[in-house]
Amino acid sequence: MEVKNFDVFVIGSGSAGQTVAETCAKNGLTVAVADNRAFGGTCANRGCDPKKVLFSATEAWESTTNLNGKGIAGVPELNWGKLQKFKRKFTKLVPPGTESRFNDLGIVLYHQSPEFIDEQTLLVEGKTVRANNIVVATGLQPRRLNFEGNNLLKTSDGFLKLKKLPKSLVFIGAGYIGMEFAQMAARAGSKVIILDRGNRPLKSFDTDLVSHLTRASEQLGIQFLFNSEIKKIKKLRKNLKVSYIKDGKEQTLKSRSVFNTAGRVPAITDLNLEKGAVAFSKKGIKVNEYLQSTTNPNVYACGDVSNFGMPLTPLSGLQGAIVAENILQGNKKKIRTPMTPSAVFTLPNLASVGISEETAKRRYKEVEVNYASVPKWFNAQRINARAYVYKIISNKRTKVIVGAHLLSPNAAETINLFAMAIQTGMTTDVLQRMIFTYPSWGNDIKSMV
Ligand SMILES: Cc1cc2nc3c(=O)[nH]c(=O)nc-3n(C[C@H](O)[C@H](O)[C@H](O)COP(=O)(O)OP(=O)(O)OC[C@H]3O[C@@H](n4cnc5c(N)ncnc54)[C@H](O)[C@@H]3O)c2cc1C
Ligand SMILES: NC(=O)c1ccc[n+]([C@@H]2O[C@H](COP(=O)([O-])OP(=O)(O)OC[C@H]3O[C@@H](n4cnc5c(N)ncnc54)[C@H](O)[C@@H]3O)[C@@H](O)[C@H]2O)c1
Repeated sequence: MEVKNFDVFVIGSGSAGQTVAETCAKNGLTVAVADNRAFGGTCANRGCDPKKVLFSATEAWESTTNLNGKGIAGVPELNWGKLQKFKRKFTKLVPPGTESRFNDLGIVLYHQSPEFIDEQTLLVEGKTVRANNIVVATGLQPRRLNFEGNNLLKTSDGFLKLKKLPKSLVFIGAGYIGMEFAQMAARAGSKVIILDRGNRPLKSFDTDLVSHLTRASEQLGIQFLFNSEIKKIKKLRKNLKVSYIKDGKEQTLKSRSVFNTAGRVPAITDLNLEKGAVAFSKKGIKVNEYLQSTTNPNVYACGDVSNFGMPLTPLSGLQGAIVAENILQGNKKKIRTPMTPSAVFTLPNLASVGISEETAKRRYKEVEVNYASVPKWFNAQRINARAYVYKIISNKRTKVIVGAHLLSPNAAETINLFAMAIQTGMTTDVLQRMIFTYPSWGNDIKSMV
């Protein structure tokens, strides 16, 4: 059988895979990319970008609703159908745009999952393909939940495509996706319940700020069921009947749709990694600091599917760039992750960078924690926002800022200023002497330190 040879074979066409493929092709290597779904990856097709388009409308709804009677007359109506149409304007361009960029660079495309047949060989679309470097960049997929009726569950893909918003929805999992989608659905008029097996949402974020966000979400009408374990789902005529265990007792609720937002796991099931001698764990493909497989030097892994770092788009792009450089120059570039801010696109936004209060107290002798709820500050008052909270952490001896945690309508943007401050080792004194525009959210950060 004919065997095709490539310098680089990339599996997955998201931020990580694209970066590797394009950089290697531009530098003269022969490259192929395989994806078993629409080209362009999660973020652009069914993640961050379409989510942010839907979010923008709910954000506009929130601003105008908050100013109802204060210069704005009436509460606007969110038209979900039209909003979805607007979102498709963005998403429909992604697969053809990605494929055409790849074609222009002479990259060969495959539209199926390859599987390893040995350490350097793959089987894809019935063909045998050998590559000097195989790059796994397949991202994450929803965690499978095992209970009776789990086939009735929808995932984030389904939510982002909903033509009509159901009257009632349940989200299983109060993480990033559950919280963001629940708020959007509630603002668009649905009755929303979030069920989580833990005792609070968003476990990687500051407990104090999360309790303010939980309260704000409850004021929006969202009901939380914590310490709850789902048991089964049954289809009724119009609704789904959800049975769950809370406080040791079985309870039930009815809802039109139930979404699995209980976390995402490495997308590696179809790859036959064992045949390729590629080691992996629950966290993803095991890589060294060059992002090379710890067990097969022909293989690199980057982006969400590697066991390195947080699953966020900017980090996937960064990892893709490092893999490309290591393929082109021989392993020279070690992964060093810069200060990484993260934001949950709820309203108010929850955003964080640097270390938590608990970590700071373990790491430094004396810690300054500036924690306050300031809905009376001008920026919150002028848009009639109810919640504005911050917690800024610095080393008391050196005054260097080490952590920033914000809950505000603009926190996803403001946190970037703190990312710069922490990355460059800025002290609270230096930050206070900066001049920022006024009246702006950015200027408020001087008062936080
Ligand atoms: C709903 C949602 C919202 C998000 N919002 C944000 C946000 O606001 N900000 C942020 O930073 N991050 C966000 N993320 C995370 C972000 O989307 C990911 O971190 C990012 O897409 C990872 O890029 P990647 O290239 O590693 O993987 P992906 O973009 O997931 O790309 C992997 C590609 O591999 C393909 N693939 C998978 N298995 C196979 C296989 N067996 N064979 C061939 N191809 C395969 C997939 O089809 C996909 O195209 C969000 C994620 C979701 C799900
Ligand atoms: N704004 C953003 O940057 C953004 C947005 C969406 C997703 N993401 C990325 O995608 C990743 C996945 O997000 P996610 O929201 O799917 O996961 P997550 O890990 O943030 O949250 C999962 C939640 O589900 C709960 N859970 C797990 N199993 C459960 C069960 N059986 N029953 C009830 N609850 C259960 C967990 O306790 C947790 O609260 C995130 O870690 C993040 O990196 C980022």
